[in-house]
Amino acid sequence: DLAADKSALLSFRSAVGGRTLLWDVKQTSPCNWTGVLCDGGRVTALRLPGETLSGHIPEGIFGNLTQLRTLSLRLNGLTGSLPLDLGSCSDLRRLYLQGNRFSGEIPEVLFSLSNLVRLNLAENEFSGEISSGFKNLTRLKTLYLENNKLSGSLLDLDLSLDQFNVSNNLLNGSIPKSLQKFDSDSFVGTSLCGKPLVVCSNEGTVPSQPISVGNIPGTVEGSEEKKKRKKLSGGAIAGIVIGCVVGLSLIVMILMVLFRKKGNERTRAIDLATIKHHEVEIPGEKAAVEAPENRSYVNEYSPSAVKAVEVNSSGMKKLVFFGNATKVFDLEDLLRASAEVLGKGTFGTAYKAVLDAVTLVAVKRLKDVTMADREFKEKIEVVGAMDHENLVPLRAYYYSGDEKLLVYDFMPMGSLSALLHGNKGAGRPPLNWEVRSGIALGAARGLDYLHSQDPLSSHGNVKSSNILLTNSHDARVSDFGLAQLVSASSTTPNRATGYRAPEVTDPRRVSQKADVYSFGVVLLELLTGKAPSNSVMNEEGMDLARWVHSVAREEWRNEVFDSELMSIETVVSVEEEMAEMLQLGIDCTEQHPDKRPVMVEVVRRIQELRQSGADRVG
Ligand SMILES: Nc1ncnc2c1ncn2[C@@H]1O[C@H](COP(=O)(O)OP(=O)(O)OP(=O)(O)O)[C@@H](O)[C@H]1O
Repeated sequence: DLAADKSALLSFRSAVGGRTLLWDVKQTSPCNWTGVLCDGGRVTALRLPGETLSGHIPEGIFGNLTQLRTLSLRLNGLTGSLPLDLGSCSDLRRLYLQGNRFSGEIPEVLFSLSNLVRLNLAENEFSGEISSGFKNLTRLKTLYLENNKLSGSLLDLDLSLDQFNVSNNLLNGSIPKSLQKFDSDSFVGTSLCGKPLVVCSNEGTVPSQPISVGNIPGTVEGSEEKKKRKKLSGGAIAGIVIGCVVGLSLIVMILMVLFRKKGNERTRAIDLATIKHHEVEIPGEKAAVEAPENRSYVNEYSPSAVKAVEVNSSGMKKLVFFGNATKVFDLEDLLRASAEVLGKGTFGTAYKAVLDAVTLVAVKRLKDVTMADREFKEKIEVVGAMDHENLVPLRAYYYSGDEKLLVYDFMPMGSLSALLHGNKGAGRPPLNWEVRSGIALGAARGLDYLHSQDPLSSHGNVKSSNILLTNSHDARVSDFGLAQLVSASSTTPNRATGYRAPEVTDPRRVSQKADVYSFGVVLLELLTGKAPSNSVMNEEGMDLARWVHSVAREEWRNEVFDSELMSIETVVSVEEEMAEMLQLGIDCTEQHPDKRPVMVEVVRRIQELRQSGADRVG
C-alpha cells in the first residue's frame, strides 16, 4: 500500500543519500514529493535523475514498490550490483539507470520484467555476457547498453527493437541479422562485425571517452549532464499583468489619438466603399466573436467623441475592412467601446474592446511602424486576404501618420500560452492529450496554409501566445505577417526568445523553416508543459529545445513529459502518440534548417499519429 511505498522511498533516500531530495516526511502521502508520481493510491513512477544519489541500493526497497511503472535514476553516482528485488516490480515499463557506476552482471531478475518497453543501462560498469534472457522482454523497444564492460558475443535477441546500442563494450563476433538494421554507431567501439556496417572498429577495447549523451554539437553533456537538473520555470503572461496596471491610461490615450483627425469628416470616418453601415441589428443575435460572419455594428454618434475629434482633427482616418460581405462597426464604436488591455507584445499593445453585450474585438495598436501609407497598405492587405479556419482573421485596420491599429476577432479562450502556463493549480481542469494534440494539429494547419500561399510567405513570430483558442479549443494562429511591418528597432532582442531558430539573426528576415523551428518549440511546450519564454536558459545553459534534445534521445517519455499529462493519461496508446509527437518536435527543432520537415509534412505526421492513436484505442 501507499504507506509501504512511502517507507520504501524513505529507506531508499537514507541508503543512497540524495542530499538534495527535500521530501517532507511529515506528509502522510509521498505523492507530492519531488520525483514521485502516484496513480490509484500507489507510487507508479520514481524519477530522480541527477540528484547526486550515491552508493549501493540495498535489497528490501524495490521489493515494496511493486506498482512502479517508471524508474529513472540516471545520471547519479550509484554503485554496486543492481538489487535483486527489482524483479518484484513486474509492472515496470521504463527503467533508466544510465550514467551511474553500477557493476557486476546484469541480473537475471531483470528478464522477468516482461512489461519493460525501455531499458537503458548505458554508461555503467556492467560486465559479463549479454544474456539470452533478454529474449523474454518481448515488449522491449529500446535497449541501450553502450559504454559498459560487457563481453562475449551478441546473441540474436529476436526482439522488435526501435532503438539499440551496444557500442563501446568488449563484444566480439558477428552482428546477428535482426540487429543489422541499426547503423554503425550502435556497434562502434566493439569488435563486432556485420554485413551492413560501414564502420567496424576492431580495437576490441572501450575508448576512454564515452560517447556523448546528446546529439547536438555544443550541447552541455556528459559530466555536465550529471548536474542536478533544475525544472524550467513556468509562468503567467507578464504582459497581461503589466497591461492591466496601465490599461486605463492607455485606453484614454488611444481614444484621444484616434479622434484626433476626425474633424468635419465624421460622417465619412469609414471607408464607404468597403463598409455597409448597419444600424443596431445585433439584439438577439448570438455573440459571434469567432465565426467569420461575426457581426459588429455602427452605434449612434457619441458627442464626447466629436469633441475629441474636433480637437485633434488633421490627416486621413479610415477604418478599412477586409471581406466583401462583412458587416462592420466604425471607428466611433471602437473608441467608445469599453476596453481592457490584453497584453503588451513585440509589435504593440493588444486590447479587448467590448462593442456591446455580444460583440467583442481585439485591437492591436502597433508601435514602431515607420512604413509609408502605401507600403503598409500593400502588406496589410496580403495579411487581410488570408482566409483559413485555423487563422485569426484580420477584420480591419486603421492607418494614420502616428497611429496604426489592427482589428481582429476576439478569441474568448485566450492563448495557448495562457492555457498551458497560466492559472495552473488554481482549479483549471488538466489539459488532456486529445486537446493538446488537437491544438497542435489546428495550429499546424494554419501555418501550412500560410506557407502554401507563396514559397516566401511565413509567419515570423510563431509562439504559444500567438496560438489562440475558440471555446471548443480549436486553434487559430494569430499575428501573422506583422514581423514585416515593423522597423528593426522594435524587434527587441528577447522577441520570441526560446522560439527563434538559431539561424535567425534579423527577426524580420523570417523563413518557413524558421517557422517550423518555432512551431517545433510549441510542440515541445505542449508536451513538457514548460514555457520557453520563461526559461530561456536552464542551469545547464540550454533553452527548451536544446534541453529536450539532450534528454529525449535517451529517455523518450521519462523526464520530458508534462507531469500533468503523465498523471491523467494512463493509456499506453497515448504514450505512443506522445512519443511520436516528441520526435516530431525534435525534428522541427533541428539546428540545421534543411533537416527540418516542411509544414505540410508536419500536418501529415500529426494527423497520422492522432489517427494511429485512435485506431489503437479501437
Ligand atoms: N484576437 C485576440 N483574442 C484574444 N486574445 C488576444 C488576441 N490577440 C492577442 N491576444 C492576447 O493578447 C496578449 C497580447 O498579444 P500580442 O499579440 O500583442 O502580444 P504577444 O502575443 O504576447 O507577443 P507578440 O507581439 O510578439 O506576438 C496575448 O496574451 C495574446 O494572447
